[in-house]
Amino acid sequence: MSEQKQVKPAQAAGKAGRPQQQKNSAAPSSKAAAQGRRPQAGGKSGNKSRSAGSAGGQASSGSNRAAGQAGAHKSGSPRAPRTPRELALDILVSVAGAGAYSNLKLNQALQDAQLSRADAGLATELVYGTIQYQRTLDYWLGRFVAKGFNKLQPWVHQLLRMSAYQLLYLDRIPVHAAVNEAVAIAKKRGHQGISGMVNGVLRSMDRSRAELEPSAIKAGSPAEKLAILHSYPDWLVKRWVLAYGEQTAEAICAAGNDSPHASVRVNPARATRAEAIDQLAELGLDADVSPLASAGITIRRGGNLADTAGFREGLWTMQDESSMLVAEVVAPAAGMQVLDCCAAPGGKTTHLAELMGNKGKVWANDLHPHKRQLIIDQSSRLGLTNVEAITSDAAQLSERFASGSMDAVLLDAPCSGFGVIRRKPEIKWTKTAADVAAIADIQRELLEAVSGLVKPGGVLVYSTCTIERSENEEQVEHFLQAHPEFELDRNWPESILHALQEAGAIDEGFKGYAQLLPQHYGSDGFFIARLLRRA
Ligand SMILES: C[S@@+](CC[C@H](N)C(=O)[O-])C[C@H]1O[C@@H](n2cnc3c(N)ncnc32)[C@H](O)[C@@H]1O
Repeated sequence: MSEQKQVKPAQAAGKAGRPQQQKNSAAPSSKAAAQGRRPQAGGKSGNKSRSAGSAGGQASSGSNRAAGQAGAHKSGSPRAPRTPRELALDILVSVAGAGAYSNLKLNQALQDAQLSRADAGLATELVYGTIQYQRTLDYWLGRFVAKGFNKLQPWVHQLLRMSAYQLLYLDRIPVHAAVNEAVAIAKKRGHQGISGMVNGVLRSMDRSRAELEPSAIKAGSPAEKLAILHSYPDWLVKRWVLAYGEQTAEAICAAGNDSPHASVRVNPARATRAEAIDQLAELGLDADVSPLASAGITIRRGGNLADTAGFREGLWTMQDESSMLVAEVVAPAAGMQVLDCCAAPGGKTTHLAELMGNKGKVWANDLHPHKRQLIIDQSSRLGLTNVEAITSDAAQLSERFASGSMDAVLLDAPCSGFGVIRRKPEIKWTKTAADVAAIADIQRELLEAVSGLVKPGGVLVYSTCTIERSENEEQVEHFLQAHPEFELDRNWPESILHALQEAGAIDEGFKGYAQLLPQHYGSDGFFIARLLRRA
């Protein structure tokens, strides 16, 4: 049987594909393991999509070269890899070695390689799964790699991880296929000794799989055990245990390994949610109303949403459901002057503009000049003429706009991104505690700088896609201490309060800010605070 039949692409297989619960106890016991299936390559795009497609918001920064450059080809000259495993391996080497973004790299490589849909699905699965589970994979592989990983060439290490991922997490891939393909790649790129070692390690791992279970993990603390079991760095899990307690920290870890589902936001000027659902259903997509966002539609089984007439004609925008809450919390009225300080690629800008019925003005600012066009393109696709895209450091916006000139200011701040680990798993391995501290300093500076632009009686919304207290609650509390002219506002849309309560994200102690965790609705981890400038 061909591998394409073993690992079905998301569109065909729905929830099938990735760990249909473990033959093997080494795989994590999370919901992800039970139901996880990564989106088909090219399946979801736009805001922060972890899949490899390109569309609207996320549109390629384009500069990533094809995966053929990564890895060590015997010939020494780059060429397009032929199999999904070769392609995935090249991307893994490139992400680990050169710090490339997995989603951009994969997107570019898949475009270049022209794989079949099934093979593209397999390559996508291998890239995300291997990065996601690399610590757990290394923990078990360490038993069988006698010389340790440091002695291995990077591509051999990645090949072992990628193959171990298939053995331990992808039940639909026969062991012989995973091992034989790995050996073939090792022969092609290395020498007899390497392929023999790869064969030996993988076969030993397969024989010992019954021993690779959570109880066999030796860890010095509960946090370290969680970190090994769910594949995270110790320092991060320790922070989450401290901030949220052990149980919630484990749920965060498990949810971070889940595959995200797709979701779209309906443009009310072009369609009702029911009409959009009907159109998506006609395309064979499993679309349903979002339990979280009033304009949101979830798509559990989907194809390439960017390649639909509804997207091209501005009926919908790909956006995570948590992200959709932010503009709803801003709740701008038609005719207002609204400033979106960190706006690219324009997901929230366009939502604000839609909520304003295309009346008034949304100033959509971003630091990077090349991102301005993304905002313009999205606005134009959606028929929005009330957006003006500008380029500036948000810290300097007070040079452009008069103090107190805005009815509403949104600071969707750059952040550590720990709420979107499902989409960008390399975040786990690349961010450090020092990065969190540094980004918190920037957020503080930006919040300070843009708050003066809010008019008395106006609204300031601060949001991030992270779950770090120092970037979220502590940031807001610190700001309020220094700015008595602002106060938290609990006047949020009723539907959002209800959804947050249902999930346990807020309780009767709700003060005017909320932290949504990825396990609540299977959407991104997001923090939102609504502040009012006293009149
Ligand atoms: C979280 S993303 C914004 C996502 C966007 N709000 C959306 O919904 O599509 C943060 C953005 O902040 C921008 N950025 C980072 N530092 C900035 C600064 N000092 N001033 C303005 N923009 C900045 C980045 O280029 C990035 O596009």
